[in-house]
Amino acid sequence: MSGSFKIKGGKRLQGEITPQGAKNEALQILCAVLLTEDEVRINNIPDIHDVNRLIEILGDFGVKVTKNGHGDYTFKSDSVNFDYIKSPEFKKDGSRLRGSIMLLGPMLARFGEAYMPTPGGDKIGRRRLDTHFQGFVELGAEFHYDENEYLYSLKATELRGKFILLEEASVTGTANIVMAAVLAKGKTRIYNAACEPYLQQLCKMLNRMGANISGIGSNLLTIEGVDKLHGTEHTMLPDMVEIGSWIGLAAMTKSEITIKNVHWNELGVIPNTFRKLGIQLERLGDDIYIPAQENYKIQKFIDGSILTVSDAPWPGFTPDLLSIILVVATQAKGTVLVHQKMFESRLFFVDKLIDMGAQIILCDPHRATVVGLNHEYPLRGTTMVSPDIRAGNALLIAALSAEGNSTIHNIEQIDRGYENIDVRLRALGADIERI
Ligand SMILES: CC(=O)N[C@H]1[C@@H](OP(=O)(O)OP(=O)(O)OC[C@H]2O[C@@H](n3ccc(=O)[nH]c3=O)[C@H](O)[C@@H]2O)O[C@H](CO)[C@@H](O)[C@@H]1O
Ligand SMILES: C=C(OP(=O)(O)O)C(=O)O
Repeated sequence: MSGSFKIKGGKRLQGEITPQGAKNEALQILCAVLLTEDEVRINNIPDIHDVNRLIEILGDFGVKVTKNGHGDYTFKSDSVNFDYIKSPEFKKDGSRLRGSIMLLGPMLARFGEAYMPTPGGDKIGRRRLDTHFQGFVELGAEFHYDENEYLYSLKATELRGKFILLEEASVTGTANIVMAAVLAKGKTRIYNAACEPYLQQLCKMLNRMGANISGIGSNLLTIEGVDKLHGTEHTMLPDMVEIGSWIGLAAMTKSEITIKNVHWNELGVIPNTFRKLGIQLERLGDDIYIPAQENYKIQKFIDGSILTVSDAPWPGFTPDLLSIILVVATQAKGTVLVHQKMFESRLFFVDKLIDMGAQIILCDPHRATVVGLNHEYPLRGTTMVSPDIRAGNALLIAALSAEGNSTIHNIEQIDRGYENIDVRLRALGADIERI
């Protein structure tokens, strides 16, 4: 059962925090272990619900899973058990997270068949999977969707490379098609490919396993198929969504925080997007130092018009940080329009912020205008339910900055993506308790 957090807000925090390994990278990398019968050793795996569920699924599928230490696992997929994949248990397990969908590509490429229930993940609007299946079909797979059972199945005696123009730059869709194409016959080119750091990391790991992928980091990937992949080692990047969240936390609570070992060069526009809200942050080696700031002033565009922060496929701003931008803007000086282009149900949590005293106009499901309070009026503590993983963390940050006590229910939605968040926040001085 999902628990709750009790938070006493209004305290300044101080200290260092080290980001966990990236959740969305981990989900891709873990699926890729199915592509070889050799051992694959993976480091910096975050200890969070979604990732642990995927590791359990791999184990039930027959993959030998060895835990070497915290966040350090070895996987060996030399024999697998399709009875599990066709069982009611997998139907339940696979539908509990979004990332499980990326088992399809490796299963199809290596074993010629693949099955998957409708995956879970955040309820943040329509999350179609067409791009994934169009890609598999283009590579020569037969696709079937059982509408009664909500089950997807794929079969292929042989996958053949070709030019594929993706309908949209889907993150998990691109990962799936790449993992199918690495073992296909001949050359695949994927245009309008997503190129988030998660995908760059996946492609680099696959190349270390013997794949031949070029164009990494761009929206045109070229993959020369190979017969076999071998084992490798891989270390996850720090989670860029956590890093952005801790920048927001520092600003909202007027705290001096250093975020350690952030791999700055992989953060794209994230640091500058927070700077546009007026937040000072400095690069110190590979750390981000955020000084305690009494106020921060939102910039305007050059023509004097109101700043807009919107999401876009990489190298644009990740949609997973827009809820943090929104919450941080509530205490900035000035006005910003937050435009969530990708998902239609990710902004409804603003109701809770409005209850807490924030000045926000929800223009429509995709856009919210925030008029900052400039820290002149603190938010007020309240009771709330975490609607999704990122809105949950945004509400948690709001509660830490607010005057008085807050309770957040349904924190399973936060634990899905943030490792030991209460313990790590307490180490910075936060008054947060898990009940
Ligand atoms: C497990 C995982 O990695 N989840 C991430 C992944 O989800 P996921 O891979 O499911 O998201 P997709 O990239 O497929 O699509 C996101 C949404 O945006 C729409 N869309 C997508 C591409 C595009 O060019 N235009 C467009 O409108 C899609 O229809 C969909 O509604 O990527 C999302 C977008 O960065 C992130 O929010 C999720 O955290
Ligand atoms: C939406 C997210 O997760 P998922 O795709 O797993 O639902 C996220 O990580 O912000």
